[in-house]
Amino acid sequence: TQTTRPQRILKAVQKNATKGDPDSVISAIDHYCKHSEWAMNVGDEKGSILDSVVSEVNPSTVLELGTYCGYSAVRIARLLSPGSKLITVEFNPAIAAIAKQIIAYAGIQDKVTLVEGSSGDLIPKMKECFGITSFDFIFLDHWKDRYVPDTKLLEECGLLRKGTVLLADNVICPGAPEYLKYIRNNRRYESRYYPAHLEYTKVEDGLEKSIFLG
Ligand SMILES: Nc1ncnc2c1ncn2[C@@H]1O[C@H](/C=C/CNC(=O)c2cc([N+](=O)[O-])cc(O)c2O)[C@@H](O)[C@H]1O
Ligand SMILES: [Mg+2]
Repeated sequence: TQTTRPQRILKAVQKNATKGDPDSVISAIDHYCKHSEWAMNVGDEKGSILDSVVSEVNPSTVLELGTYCGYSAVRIARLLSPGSKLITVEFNPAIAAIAKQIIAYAGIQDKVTLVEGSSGDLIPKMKECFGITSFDFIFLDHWKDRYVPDTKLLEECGLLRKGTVLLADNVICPGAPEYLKYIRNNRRYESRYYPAHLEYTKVEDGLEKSIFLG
């Protein structure tokens, strides 16, 4: 019977990566998506920018919206200091099941809490469920039309603090025009665009980094 793309990505990790080695998991996924089939992981070029922003922020609490196969969860979690936590949100149970296995294969499951559900339902529960007062770093990579409503929800739920960094994938391709309009014209954010390319292609894309000013 036909496998799904996330299942094929997991198989590629189990075949080509070394258990407990997050860098080998990242390389195995990138190699598979470059040479076998494209998938919507942030990829190696934008992933390096993600790495540099995470390293600069050195966050204790991280929220990721849209886990997919866990590629960016592994990228982020491998850079976190001991005691830091990544909460990643994924509403598709079948995809979440794959992501959990890829995160575990990388050996960084102690730093990652994968929560199944939709961002709109889960963001208001972050404080009560996880004892989070605010997030230091947020990676937006879910449905692009959710970037604005979820950013507003994070504000309303008091989950942003002075200095919280938001990093949004795909602001050019597939594009998040409403998000760029919202965040760039908002005095409460200081934004900067990092040009790159859509994962595994030569198509223009980039990341928008925005610092909440309080
Ligand atoms: N509100 C929500 N709450 C929880 N989980 C949610 C969610 N909305 C979506 N998700 C999950 O996040 C992933 C979707 C990502 C959308 N990215 C994309 O559509 C995407 C597309 C291209 N592309 O087409 O080139 C390139 C990219 O880098 C992309 O991220 C899926 O696993 C989906 O189940
Ligand atoms: Mg993306």
